[in-house]
Order: sequence, then structure tokens, then C-alpha cells
Amino acid sequence: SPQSKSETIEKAPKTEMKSETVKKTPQKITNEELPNVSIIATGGTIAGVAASDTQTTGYKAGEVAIETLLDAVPEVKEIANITGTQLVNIDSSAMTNEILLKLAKEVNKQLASDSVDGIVITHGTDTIEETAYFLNLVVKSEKPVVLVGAMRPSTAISADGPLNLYNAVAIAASPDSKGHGVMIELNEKIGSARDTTKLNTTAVNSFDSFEYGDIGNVQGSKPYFYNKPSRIHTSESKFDISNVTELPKVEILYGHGNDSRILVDAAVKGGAKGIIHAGTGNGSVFPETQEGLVDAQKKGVVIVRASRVATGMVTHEVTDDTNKFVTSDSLNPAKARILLMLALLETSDPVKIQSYFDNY
Ligand SMILES: NC(=O)C[C@H](N)C(=O)O
Repeated sequence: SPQSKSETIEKAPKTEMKSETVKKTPQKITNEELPNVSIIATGGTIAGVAASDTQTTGYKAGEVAIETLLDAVPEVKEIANITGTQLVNIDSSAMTNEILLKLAKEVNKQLASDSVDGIVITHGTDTIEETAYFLNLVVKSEKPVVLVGAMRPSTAISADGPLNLYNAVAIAASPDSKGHGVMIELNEKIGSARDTTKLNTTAVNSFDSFEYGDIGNVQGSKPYFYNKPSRIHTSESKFDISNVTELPKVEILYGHGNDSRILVDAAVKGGAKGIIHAGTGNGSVFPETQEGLVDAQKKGVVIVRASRVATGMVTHEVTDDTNKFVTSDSLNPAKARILLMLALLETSDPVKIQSYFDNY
């Protein structure tokens, strides 16, 4: 079960693992001249430990604490004053709505302070895109928030965590990064929270925003930006979780041939307030499942037609108006679930909810 440990590190620990270049280049700039970056650690493979340095699967994610992550990359102290908080230490497949709310409140609290210029969140890659999109919708600040993970555990040969973490700090420390919404950094790429997704189960270059493009990249301690997300995010977003203690239950159902309504009925019985249907093609639904969804909608459950296909939008059809269904635009089912949970805090009117899907 997720550990809930909260602590603040005033100074990053000294480490033995320094490169020669770092040793020979004493810092000339005083700490007061450096931006202040807060790192919030939540676990993941970036904090994962394997039995040997050649083991890159079957390891335990969310094992080492933030101090150890920083030990591996002491160079971050040359580009920012670092403070650290260990929020939880979990494999991100175990992410809960409770932790999402706790994290969002912590981020908003820290960003409200003049002593924080940007935030880096270390996170497992399995659900990093959902957490990033959630924060993109509820963070009330223009300051940079960067989520970072790794595909190889911290103990692996050529672990990708240290450079990813260094690059994430470089992004969070730069004034150029303001106003881009929440970002995801892996593999020197800067992706938007809305459009970046995991594309490969194990490869280091797993993350991409393949349909709409990355927003930038980071090279030599500096972010370079080329695109700005045009959908509503952060300060402009209407979603406010400051007084929210629980998110509505939303289930995702995966469409397929020879489907049935069994899982739709189970979701309704289980108390779902919303259902994301990851349909075939352009969000198509198997006939019996469709009947189940129409019945669920009549009971007040909000139905969103999304797609199990990796790219493209689900178009809104006249039949959706008749059925009172919402369509997901170009959000994948996992991200559609995040938006629907927040939308349901406001309303259960499908027309209103459709307008959120069209704009966020
Ligand atoms: N690469 C990773 O971080 C995967 C891991 N299962 C996690 O999401 O925590």
C-alpha cells in the first residue's frame, strides 16, 4: 500500500558520484542568484531498484527516496536551489484519486509561495500522463510544473532517470517555461500534459505526442520551445479542487467484437457516475453494449464515447445528441476519465460536459 511520508530536505545531500567536469568547475554563482525548484517525489521506476544492474524489467518501482535520486545527479544543484518533498513512494499503476488530490493541493500550495519558481514531480511512467493532465486542469499558476519519470530502474546500466531529472529541473528553473501548462519530460523531449502518451511498454523512448507534436526539447541545461498548447489549462481552467475531498467514480470499458453489456451493468451497479467507453474505430459501440450504455445514461450516468485507436478524434454525431452521449474529442480514454471526473464535480449535463471536452 502507498506510503505517505512527507518531509522537506533543506539541502540536497553530498554525493560520491560526481563527474570530473563538475569537480573542476566550482560554482561562481551564489545560491541567491539561482531559481528555486521544488521536487515532489511520488515513486515510479525512476525510484526503482532491481536485483542487478542488467535487470530492466521485473524490478520494484517506488523503492528509493528522493535523497538517492538527487545523489545520482548532483549537477542539479548548479542550476537551481533544490528542496524536496517525498509525497508517496509507489508504483504509479497504484495511483489513486486520493493521491491525485493530495498532490494537486501540495503543488498549488507550493506555487503560491514566492520562494518556489517551479516544480518537478518524479512519477512512474504507467500513469504519468493521467496525473499530468489532472494537474494541467487544476493547477492555479503559470509557473512551470514538470513531470518526469524513467523507463529503467535507478540501479540499471544506462539508467535514464538521472538525465531526465536533470533536464526536468532545467525546464522548471527557466522563466521561458512559464505558461505552457503542465509538461512531461523524458528523453530530452518536452511534451504537453494533454497530448503526451506512453507508446511502448519498455523502451526508453516510450513517450511522444505523436499526433500534435512535442512542445519543445531540452539541450545543454536549457529548454527550447516551439509550440504552445492551445487547449485551456492551469490558470485559465475553471476546475478548482481546493475544497474537494473525493472525485466521482468513472470507469473505462474497452470495446471489442462479441462484446456484451455485462461490464456496463456492473459499472452502474458499482456506483459509477461516468463511463468512458473506449470503442472501436471512431468510438463505435457493439449493439448490446450500446443498449446497456443508453440504459445507464437514463439512470443518470454520463457516457463518453472515446476510442481504443491511438490517434484521431471521436467525432460528435447526431445520434450522440439523441442518446445524450458525450464524445471525447482527441483525448485518449485514460485522459477522458480525468476530465470527466472533474466535469462531474460541476454538472452532469451532457451538453455542458461536451463543451469541456471541446475546449480542454
Ligand atoms: N517506468 C515506470 O515508471 C513504470 C512503473 N510501473 C511505474 O509506473 O511506476
